[in-house]
Amino acid sequence: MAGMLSLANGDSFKGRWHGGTAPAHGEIVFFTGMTGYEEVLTDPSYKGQIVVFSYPLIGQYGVRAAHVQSDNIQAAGIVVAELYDGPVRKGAQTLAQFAKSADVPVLSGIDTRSLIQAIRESGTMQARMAEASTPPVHLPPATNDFFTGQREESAIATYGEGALHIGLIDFHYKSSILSELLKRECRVSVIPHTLSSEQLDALQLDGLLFSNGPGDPAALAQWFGVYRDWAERYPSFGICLGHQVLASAFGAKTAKLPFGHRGANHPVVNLKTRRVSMSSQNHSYVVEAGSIDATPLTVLYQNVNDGSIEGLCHPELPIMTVQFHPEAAPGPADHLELFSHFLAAALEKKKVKIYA
Ligand SMILES: NC(=O)CC[C@H](N)C(=O)O
Repeated sequence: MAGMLSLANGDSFKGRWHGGTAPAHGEIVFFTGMTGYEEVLTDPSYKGQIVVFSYPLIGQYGVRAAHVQSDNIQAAGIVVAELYDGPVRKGAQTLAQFAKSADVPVLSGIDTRSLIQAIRESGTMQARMAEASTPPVHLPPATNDFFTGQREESAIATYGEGALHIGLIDFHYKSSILSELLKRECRVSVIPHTLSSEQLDALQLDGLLFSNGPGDPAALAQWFGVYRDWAERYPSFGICLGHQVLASAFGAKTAKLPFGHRGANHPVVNLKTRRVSMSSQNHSYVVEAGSIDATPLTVLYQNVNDGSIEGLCHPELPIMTVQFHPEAAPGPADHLELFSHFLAAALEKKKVKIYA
């Protein structure tokens, strides 16, 4: 069956429609890693986005439960050049089966190189995927605010039995962040981001990890004062949205990149050690460099390609944030050690400078 991808800039691409009972609308973004589609599609930070994979063949190794980052596909739609639909390893589903069970449409046969060039030129924009026979519609603006609507207060779930009790502040966290903490023998409580300070303090936590998450960090502005207070009182680590939120809580500003960073080989440099390492990334927003001077924070990591801020630390308090994903999933494991640095700070439980 023929399918069509229509972009807000007027471009359209014809391909093969693999199901999905309804058209998908969303912001179109591209991911440049050669592997990792299982992790990408289930990463809640991709909520509502149409994801284009630059690697030309996707689905080769199926989908295994061990790799998924949440309980479902979070992306609104999947665009590939070629969808592998042959046999996969025992215990795995094919990507087509996985997408079908989540009712997420897949479009294949797309010239993803031209499509990605169009996104690079026009920036991330609204897009629609539909069966070719579906009449075109005006593309409504998609939401970038996943937090200010009605949100039910979820219960605090606790995992693991270790001596260190870490609060994972949940902005729609990736499961690999939780598993990195559990591997290091922590007890982890997943905390609704709307929790009151009294409830948080009652948990007697040793540290806070501010999670990744979808959309615009500015949607959380009403909580910034609360998060600053928490970060000043607990050893804190922020990842991606958590980094943006903590930076904002200390007075920094965020801006949207034209087409974001999404891939598994983004080089970052640690400005203290001058060490360059490869990072896994998935974000549209960045902390504006010019806004750091107004905060007590200092820049620890910088993106080698475009100079954007990749990480911050506090000169006196045990607070560290990274724009990239130290848990990888997918991508290089160069930054796993940052979890140990954070836990060392939580162990110390002293407000001392620990991030060298
Ligand atoms: N992975 C994330 O946490 C993404 C953060 C934010 N939603 C952005 O796009 O910049």
